[in-house]
Order: sequence, then structure tokens, then C-alpha cells
Amino acid sequence: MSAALLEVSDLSVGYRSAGGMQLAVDGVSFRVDRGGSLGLVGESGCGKTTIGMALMRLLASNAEIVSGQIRFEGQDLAALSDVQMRQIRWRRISMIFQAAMNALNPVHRVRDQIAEAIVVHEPNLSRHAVEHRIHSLFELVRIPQARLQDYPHQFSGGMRQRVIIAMALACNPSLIIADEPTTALDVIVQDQILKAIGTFQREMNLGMIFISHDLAVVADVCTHIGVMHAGRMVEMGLREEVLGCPGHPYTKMLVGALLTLSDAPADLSDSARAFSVNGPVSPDGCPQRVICPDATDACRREVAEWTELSATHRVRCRNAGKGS
Ligand SMILES: Nc1ncnc2c1ncn2[C@@H]1O[C@H](COP(=O)(O)OP(=O)(O)OP(=O)(O)O)[C@@H](O)[C@H]1O
Repeated sequence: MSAALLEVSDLSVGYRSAGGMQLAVDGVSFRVDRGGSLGLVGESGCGKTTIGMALMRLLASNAEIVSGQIRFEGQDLAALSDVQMRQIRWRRISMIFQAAMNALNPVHRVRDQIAEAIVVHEPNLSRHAVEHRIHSLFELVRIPQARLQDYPHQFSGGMRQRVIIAMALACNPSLIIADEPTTALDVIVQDQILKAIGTFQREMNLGMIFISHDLAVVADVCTHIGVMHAGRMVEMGLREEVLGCPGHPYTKMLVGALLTLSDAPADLSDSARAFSVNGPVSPDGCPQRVICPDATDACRREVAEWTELSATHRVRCRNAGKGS
């Protein structure tokens, strides 16, 4: 197997508070290859954004990488100095934040904001090269060149989000982290942006981590899916494996909701709520232990180790692969 673009091993991240350190991410491992796309899916509070921020080394001041390794292009990011990390952040790894379109500066033309994003990180680039890069980026995110001189308020929400995507791609990164990039948009624009993201990811052969609470969205753009629950990764596999043969009860609920959504079953919200045992990492046992019909004493004591369902599909559940 060739070297991964990104390899995260046993990553744990905690937040300090008056009550002590509370883990938000517990022992998470995954890899992303050049040109590969991994969707991280799970409910609000399960630790997805914390992982993204840890990869960017932009964690809140009360947060700490408690353990684990983040190997990116052969370097351990967790061990780099701030100066070394500044050479990587935005240039080699870039991130699109939730509702970032509102972060554009209203008094500057979009062209100038993209130019600044390029020049800050690549000050030696000629004016001609910067201009060329801006034009290629606009082409990539499908914004007409004629709009370059416009101000953000002259753009629709979807177009502003495209500008943000262009800025995230400004320095030709090899890995992009997209954190709920379409959540603030209506469904039609969301679909257009997802298509644009899929296109540039393939055209630029980028590695991508796509964070969302919505399995349908993740399944739309990613070849691999990692399901997170209460700070832990509970299932990881190819999209077809996770959707077609989910092994963890939480994934089964997500997939079930996806498949039956069009039928709008009366009990959907109840079953979803029943499995919504999320939030920070619980110190003992599987978070599903109270509601899982197959929970054993061992599940009540501690979270299961990984079970391999295939070379590419693994699940953290004692009952995985035993039939449902
Ligand atoms: N600065 C902070 N201080 C203390 N706890 C925090 C801080 N930021 C996040 N947390 C906690 O860490 C856990 C994980 O949060 P995180 O934002 O990573 O989850 P998420 O899955 O990305 O959710 P969302 O989709 O709502 O952003 C949550 O319990 C959250 O309350």
C-alpha cells in the first residue's frame, strides 16, 4: 500500500474546564490518500470539528492533543513548531469552515480578497502569476470572470460560498477539510456546491475530509465514510460498504433513516432520538449500551475493539457480522 497523504493514529483531544479535562475525541484513527475523500459523519457534538481543528493546529486555547499522531506528507503535525506549522496551514492543508461565506470582508472586492489569500502565503509570486491563479480558481468554482470586481454583497449565498472555496484552494493545497460547507445554503444551491466540490477534488487530485452530520451529503461526495459517535470512530469503510452493510447500531440507524426518509415513517424521529446518545466521551461502556437490544455485560463495561468486516470495512461493535 502506498504512503497515505494523511494518517491519523489514535488521536485523542480534550478540553480543559473547571471540572478537569474532558475528552472530545478518543482514540480516532483514519487515513486519507492523495485524491481520496473521507466523510466524517455523526451528530452535533461528537467531535468532528475538533478533529478538523486539530489537523489544522487551530484548536481552542483550552484544548489539547492528549495523545496520538497526525502524519501528513511524512511529517508529524502534532510535533511541529508553530513556525513550521505556518508553512503547512492554508498552503498544504486548507479548511472551509461552517457558514464561512459570512466571513468575507464586505468592503473589499472578492478579487482582492482572493489575491490577498495568495500573496500572504506566496509573497514571491509575480503579479502575472497571481492574476492567472485567480482566473483559474474562478473557473474551477464556476464563477464568471466578469464578477471578479464585485463586492461580496453583490453575490448570492451560494456564490459567496464558492468564493470561500476558491480562497481555500488559493495556495494549491494537497488536503482540504470541508466542515459542513453547505449547511447554511438552500437545498438546490447545496447540491450545486457539492457538485463543485466533487469536481475540484477530482480535478486537483486533492485529499479531502468532508465533515457533516448528514449521511446523505457525505455519501454524495466521498468514497470512504467514517461514522463518529460520542467522540469515537465506530465504523469506517468504503461508501458502498457502510451504506450497503452497516455494522454498528448507530450506523444502521443513520442508514435506515436515509433509506426510509422518503416514506416519512411516523416513528423515524423516535428511533433517531433513541439512538441519539451522543456528546462527549463517556468513560465507561459503549454509549449504545442502554438502548441496544443486543448489548452484553461486556458492552456495559467497555467499548468494543474493532472487528474487521473486510479489508476496508471495520466496526467497533461486538455484534458486528453476527447478522441483525
Ligand atoms: N472550546 C471548547 N471548550 C470546551 N468544550 C468544547 C469546546 N469546543 C467544543 N467542545 C466540546 O467538544 C465536543 C465536540 O465538539 P465538536 O464541535 O468537535 O463536535 P461536532 O461533531 O463538530 O459538532 P458540530 O457539528 O455541532 O460542530 C462537544 O461536547 C463540545 O461541547
